[in-house]
Amino acid sequence: MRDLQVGLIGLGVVGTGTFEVLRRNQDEIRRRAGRGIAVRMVSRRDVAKAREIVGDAAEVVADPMTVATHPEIDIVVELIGGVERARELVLAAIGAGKHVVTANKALLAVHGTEIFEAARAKGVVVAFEAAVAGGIPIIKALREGLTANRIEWLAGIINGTTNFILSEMRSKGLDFGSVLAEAQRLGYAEADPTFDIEGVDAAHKATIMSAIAFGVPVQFSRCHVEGISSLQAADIRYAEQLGYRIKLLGVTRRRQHGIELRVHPTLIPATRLIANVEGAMNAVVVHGDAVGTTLYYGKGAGAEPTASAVIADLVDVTRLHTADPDHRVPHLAFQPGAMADTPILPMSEVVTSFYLRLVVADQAGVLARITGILAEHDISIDAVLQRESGEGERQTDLIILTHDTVEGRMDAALAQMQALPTVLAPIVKLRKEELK
Ligand SMILES: NC(=O)c1ccc[n+]([C@@H]2O[C@H](COP(=O)([O-])OP(=O)(O)OC[C@H]3O[C@@H](n4cnc5c(N)ncnc54)[C@H](O)[C@@H]3O)[C@@H](O)[C@H]2O)c1
Ligand SMILES: N[C@@H](CCO)C(=O)O
Ligand code: NA
Repeated sequence: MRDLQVGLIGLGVVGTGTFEVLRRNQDEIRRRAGRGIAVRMVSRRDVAKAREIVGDAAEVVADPMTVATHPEIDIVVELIGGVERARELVLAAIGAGKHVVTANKALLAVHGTEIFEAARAKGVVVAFEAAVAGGIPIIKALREGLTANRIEWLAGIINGTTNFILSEMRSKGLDFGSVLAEAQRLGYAEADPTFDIEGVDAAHKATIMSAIAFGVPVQFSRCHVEGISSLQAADIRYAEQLGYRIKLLGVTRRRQHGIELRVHPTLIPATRLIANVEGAMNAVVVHGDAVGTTLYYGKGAGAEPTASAVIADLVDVTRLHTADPDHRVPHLAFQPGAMADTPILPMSEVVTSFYLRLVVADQAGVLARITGILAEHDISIDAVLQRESGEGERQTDLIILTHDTVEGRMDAALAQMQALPTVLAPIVKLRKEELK
C-alpha cells in the first residue's frame, strides 16, 4: 500500500520535532500503522530554513494554502498556531477532503464547533491530541479509555510555562521575570507568553477537556480565567506552612444545574501526587463514577513530547482512513446528535473552599469580628493562622482556610470584611481543591 501523504504547515518547535520523530521511528510506526506515513510537503514562512531542516525528503512551499488543498496530500498537519490564519487553512483542508491533525488549542477552543461540524459534513477526522497536555494521551483516555464512566470532574496542571515558573519561584526563590525568560528559551511558552501567564492557554485546554468529558460544545468564552501574574510569594509561603502547594489548575466539574469551567491558582494538599508535579511537567486528574480517581502525568510541551501526540494522531488517522465515518470515535467523545446543552455556571455559583489572607490591625477583637462575618454568611472555618507580629509592629497577616461554600456567598462576606477599618489592604482570595 502506498504511504499516506502528509502536508506539514508550520515547521517550528513542534513541526520540526514531528518531522524528526517521524523520520527516526518510521519503521516502528509502519509496523503499527500498517502502512508508511511520509511527509510529502512542508510550508514555513522562512523557506530556506525549511529546506535546511527537511533536505530532499519533502517539497518546500511558501504558501501554506498550497499544502492545505494539494490533491496528493491525504492529511494536513497544522502547526502554525494563532487563530484566524489557522482557521482558514484548516477549513480549506477539510473542504478539500483532507483529514487534519492540529496542536492548536486556541483554534479549537474558539472555533471547535464550526471545525468539527465542517469535518463531520465532509466525513473527515480532525485529531488534536497534541492540543491538550502535549505528549500525555489525555484526549485518548477521556474519549476512549474512560468511555464507560460518567465523568464527575477533572483538574489539571495543563500549562508547562506557569508550572515551571511556580516551581522555580518556590524552590529557588527566583523572581518572575527571569524564570519566564528561561521558559521561553526552553520552547515551552506560547508565541505570546501572556497567554501562558494569564491562564488563557490553560483555559483553552480546560475548555476542550470539558467538552469531551461532558459532551457539551466547546465554549471558551464561558471559561473563568485567572493567571499567576498577581500571585504573591507570601501566599506561596503561607500555603506551604498550612500543608498546601499552589498550582495553576484548569478545573471542570459537573454540578446539579450546570458545569463549572475555570482556571485559577489553586491550593492543593501537598500530599497529593499532583501537588508534586514540578517544572514544565503536566498532570491531569480525572474522576469517573466507575473508575474513581485516575492520574495522567508527563511532558505537556516541547518539540518531541508534542510530536509524540501529533504522530499518534497520524497513526490513528491512517488506521481510520478507510473506515466508515460513522464508526469512528466522535470528535467530542459523544455522538453529534447526543450533545447536551448543560449550561456553564457563573463563578458566583461555583462551590470551593477558600484561602483568605487579610492584613489586619493587630488589636483585640479583630479576629472575632472577621470570624463573625463568616458565621453570618454560614461559611465554616477549617484553619486559622496568624503571623506573629514583630516588635512595635501594628499590623499582621491573618490567614483563614474555609470549608466548601458558594463563591457568591464568599464574595458577599469579603465585601463586608474589606469595609472594616481594621482590614488594612485588599484581601487575597485563593481557591482550594482537595482533589480526592
Ligand atoms: N511548543 C510546544 O511545546 C507546544 C506544545 C503543544 C502545542 N503547541 C501548539 O503547537 C503549535 C505550534 O507551536 P510551536 O511552538 O511549534 O510554534 P513555533 O512558533 O515554534 O512554530 C510555528 C511555525 O509556523 C510557521 N508559520 C507561522 N505562520 C505561518 C504561515 N502563515 N505560513 C507558513 N508558516 C507559518 C512559523 O514560521 C514557524 O515555523 C501552536 O498551536 C502551539 O500552541 C505547542
Ligand atoms: N505554552 C504551552 C505549550 C504546550 O501547550 C505550555 O507552556 O504548556
Ligand atoms: Na495530549
